[in-house]
Amino acid sequence: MTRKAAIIGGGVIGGGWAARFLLNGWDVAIFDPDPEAPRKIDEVLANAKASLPALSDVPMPPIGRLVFAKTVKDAVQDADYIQESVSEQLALKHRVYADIQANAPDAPLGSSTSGFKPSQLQEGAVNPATIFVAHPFNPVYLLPLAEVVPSPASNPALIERAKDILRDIGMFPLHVRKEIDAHIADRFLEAVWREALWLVKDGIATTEEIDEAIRMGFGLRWGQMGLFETYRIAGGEAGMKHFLEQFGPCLTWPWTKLMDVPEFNDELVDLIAGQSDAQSGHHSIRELERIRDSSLVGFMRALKDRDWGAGRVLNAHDAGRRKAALSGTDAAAAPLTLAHLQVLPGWIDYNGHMTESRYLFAGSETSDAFLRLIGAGMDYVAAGHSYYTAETHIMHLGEAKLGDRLTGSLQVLSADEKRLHVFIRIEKDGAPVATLEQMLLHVDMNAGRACPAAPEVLAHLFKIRDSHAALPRPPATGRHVGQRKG
Ligand SMILES: NC(=O)C1=CN([C@@H]2O[C@H](COP(=O)(O)OP(=O)(O)OC[C@H]3O[C@@H](n4cnc5c(N)ncnc54)[C@H](O)[C@@H]3O)[C@@H](O)[C@H]2O)C=CC1
Ligand SMILES: C[N+](C)(C)CC(=O)CC(=O)[O-]
Repeated sequence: MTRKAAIIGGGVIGGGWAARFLLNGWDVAIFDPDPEAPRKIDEVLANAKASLPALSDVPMPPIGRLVFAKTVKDAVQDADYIQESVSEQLALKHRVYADIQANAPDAPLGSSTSGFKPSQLQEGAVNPATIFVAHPFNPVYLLPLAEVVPSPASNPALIERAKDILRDIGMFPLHVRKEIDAHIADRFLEAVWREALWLVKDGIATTEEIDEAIRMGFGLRWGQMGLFETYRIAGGEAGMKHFLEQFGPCLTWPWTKLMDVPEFNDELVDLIAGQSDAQSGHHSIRELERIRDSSLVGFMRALKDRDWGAGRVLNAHDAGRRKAALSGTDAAAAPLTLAHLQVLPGWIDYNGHMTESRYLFAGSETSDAFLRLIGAGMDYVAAGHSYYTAETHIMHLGEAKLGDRLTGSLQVLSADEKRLHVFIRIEKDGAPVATLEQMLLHVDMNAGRACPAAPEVLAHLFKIRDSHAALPRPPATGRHVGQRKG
C-alpha cells in the first residue's frame, strides 16, 4: 500500500525530503508558495535519482507520485507523515502549524528546524503532542541522520511511529533525549563554523585553506568514526585515558575562541563570500552538488562494504527491502532491477567507450546482487557454498560512455537444485547496452563439486523462477556467436 508524505516548504531541505520519500516509494504532496519551487525540486530530484539508487543492492520500490498542492490543506489531506521545512523563523513555523493542524491535527508533524526546541515549536499549537523535531542533513536524500527531538509534551507512541517511518525511508533516527537549542550535531557545526569565521577574519587562513584542513584530514576520520572513538585511538595503546592526560591541559590554553564571535558585518560577509567565489565560483551549485553526491556515494559504499557507520544503516535498509521483495509476489513478477552503475574513467578503452570487460563486470554485479537477494551472499560463501558461473554469452548492443549511468536487470529463465539459468539486461536510460545469458552452478566449495543449494536459498529462488515463468522469453536466449537474428 502506497503511503503519503506531505512536505510543507520545498526549498533545499524540503526538496531533499521529497526526493527521499519518493525514491523510497512514498507518494509526496508539496506545498510551497514560491512559483520557482517545482523547477528547483525537479533539479534536486534529478540529482537524487542519479545518486541514491547507487547505494542500494536490492531493487528500489517504484518511485512514488509527486503532486504540487495549491494549499496546505490539499497537501496534508490523508498524509501519513508531515515534514515542515519552511525558513528558520519561529513565527512563520507557528503560522504554518496552525494551518496544518486545522486540517490534519493527528498526523506526525516533524520539523526540519536546525535550532528551535520542540517546546518552542509547540507553543500555541492545537495539538502540541504531534509536533517534534526531525532535523536532517543536506543532502537529505543521501545522508541518513535525522535528529528526532521530542519535548515532554510529545506523544511517545507517535515519536516511535515517526522513527519507524524514518527508518522505512533509509534514515537513522537519533533520538535526542533532552531538548536543547540546535540539538546535538548543529552545536558541533556551529562551533567549527564560528572558529572558521575568526580564522578568516583574522587573516590566519582563507576559506580554501580551511576546507583543505578539514577534507584532507580530520573530516575523513569523522565520517567513519566520529569524535570519541577517533580520540580513543589517538591515545595509543593506553587509549582515551592517555589521550585525556596528554591533551587535557590544552583546554585551558588559547586553542579556541568559541565564545567570542566576530561581528557579522558586511566587511566579514564580503571577505568570506569573495574568497569562496575565488575558490569555487567556476563550478555551478548543481555541479558542486553532483561532485558532492558522487563522492558521498563512493565513501558510503566503502563504509557499506565494511558494514560500518553510515554503511551499516544502508545494509540494514537493504536487508529490510530484501525481505519485503521476497515476501511480496509483485516484486518478482518482472525482471528484477538489481544493479546501478556509473561508467568510471578507468573503464574507458582506446575507442573512448566502456571497455568490453566492463560489460561482463556489469553483468556480474547484477547476478551477484541476485545471489544476495536469494540469500547466497557473503555469509553463505563464508559457510562454504556458492554459485560459480559456468558459461556466459554477451551481446554488445550499445555504447556506454564516461559518466553514463547503467542499470542491470535479471530474469530467471530456469532453475533447479543445482543450476541457475539467467538473462541479464544492461541498459542506459531504458535503451539496451548489452545482454548476458548466464548459466551458474551451485557448488560445495570445500568438496570442489556441484551440489544442491540450501533449502532456504532454493525457496527464494523457486518463488522468483515460478513468477518469471510468465514472462516472455527474451528472443536472444540461446543465441550463439554469428547466428542470424529472427
Ligand atoms: N539548508 C540547510 O543546510 C539545512 C536547513 N535545515 C532547516 O530546514 C528548514 C528549511 O531550510 P532550507 O530548505 O535551507 O530553506 P530554503 O530557503 O531553501 O527553503 C525554505 C522554503 O520555504 C518556503 N516557504 C516560505 N514560507 C512558506 C509557507 N508559508 N508555506 C510553505 N512554504 C513556505 C520558501 O518558499 C522556500 O522555498 C529550516 O528550518 C532550516 O533550519 C535543516 C538542515 C540543513
Ligand atoms: C547550517 N545549518 C545550521 C543549517 C546546518 C544544518 O542544520 C545541518 C546541515 O545539513 O549541515
